[in-house]
Amino acid sequence: MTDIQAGKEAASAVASDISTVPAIELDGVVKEYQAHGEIVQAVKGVSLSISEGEFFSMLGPSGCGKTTTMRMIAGFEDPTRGAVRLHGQDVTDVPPNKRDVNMVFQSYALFPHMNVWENVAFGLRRRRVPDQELRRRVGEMLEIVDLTGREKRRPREMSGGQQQRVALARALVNHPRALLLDEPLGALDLKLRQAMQIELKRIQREVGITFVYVTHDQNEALTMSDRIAVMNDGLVEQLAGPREIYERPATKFVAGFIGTSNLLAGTAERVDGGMAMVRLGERDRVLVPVAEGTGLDGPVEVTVRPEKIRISREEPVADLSAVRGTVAEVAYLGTYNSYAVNLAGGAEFTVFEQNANDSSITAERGDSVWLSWQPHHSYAIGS
Ligand SMILES: Nc1ncnc2c1ncn2[C@@H]1O[C@H](COP(=O)(O)OP(=O)(O)OP(=O)(O)O)[C@@H](O)[C@H]1O
Repeated sequence: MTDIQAGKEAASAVASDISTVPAIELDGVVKEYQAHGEIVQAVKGVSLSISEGEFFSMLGPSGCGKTTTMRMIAGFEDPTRGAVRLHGQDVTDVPPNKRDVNMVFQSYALFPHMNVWENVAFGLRRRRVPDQELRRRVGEMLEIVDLTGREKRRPREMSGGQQQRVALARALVNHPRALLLDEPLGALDLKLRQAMQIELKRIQREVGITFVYVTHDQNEALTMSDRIAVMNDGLVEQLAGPREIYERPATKFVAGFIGTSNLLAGTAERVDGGMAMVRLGERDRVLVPVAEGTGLDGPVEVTVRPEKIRISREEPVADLSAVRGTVAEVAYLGTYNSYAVNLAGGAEFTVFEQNANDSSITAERGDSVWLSWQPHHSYAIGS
């Protein structure tokens, strides 16, 4: 049995024993900085808990507090208020090198004068791990990151993606209980980044270690994560799985930040059995699901994703939600057509139409059209 397998078995034995103890917990964490005599609140009160073996992402725009939150987990920053717990133990005052976590940065930070093998072996050597064990662990880790045969290369002789794999191997070879990754793919071009996203997910599954991943790239977070915390202005706006974040955004910010979203202002007239009747302007009324327990009344925003909408010249069947508009722009994008449609009430909607069979365009610029969707493909957010 390899160390990794043994580690995984031990972890799952532990998990079944104390499965209720999360790998990482943040409890009302606040971080304030003094800058030019002013207090900046980078993190305004974050509470969350990450399970053992989870791929957890923190996603949000620049300056929302992701990195600061991550650095408090690692111990590089002290929270102004609140507590950090790792595997049930309060580590708020424990220095970074005494926490069982490792961090991987965008800049790799490899030693340029050492070859791949030496870079990966560095931490184990420093801890005086016996030679035989060191060789086995480094070899095993290079195999996992798919770099076997490249042991003798120097970092400058490798591509960005390969260097990032070395950085990963170097962090993972220490068998930390959690790995913190701060925009680790930020320096790579799009194609390589996409390939590495799939690789990273595979590696995480293989080693079974908790990954906490910071990114401002929504596709990256959606592709890899078990759960995502969407952050805005120092707070978590929504914490859920990728599908829920995309299909059921909890706030207007999340709806706008993840993917392309259409927002339509309306008034909820009644809520019944999880569905709201929402009045849009003078004429239209649509049925919209609402989150359980939210008593929406008054102003709401209805959100529908562009790929869920059907564009047609004829009035759609009665049980669909439908609005009328005028086509402002049409773009042919190969796999799909994209329409910008101005609605009667003033909103602008984006509609994606898959080019599944032929590439015919349903409507041209200036055409009057109907946009329709299944009620369960829309969602009401309080505004
Ligand atoms: N050492 C510091 N002193 C003063 N202000 C800081 C410090 N570090 C961060 N901040 C501020 O705290 C806020 C959050 O920063 P943070 O780096 O956590 O954001 P982020 O979401 O990781 O952004 P990015 O994606 O750009 O790295 C920002 O407004 C930033 O300017």
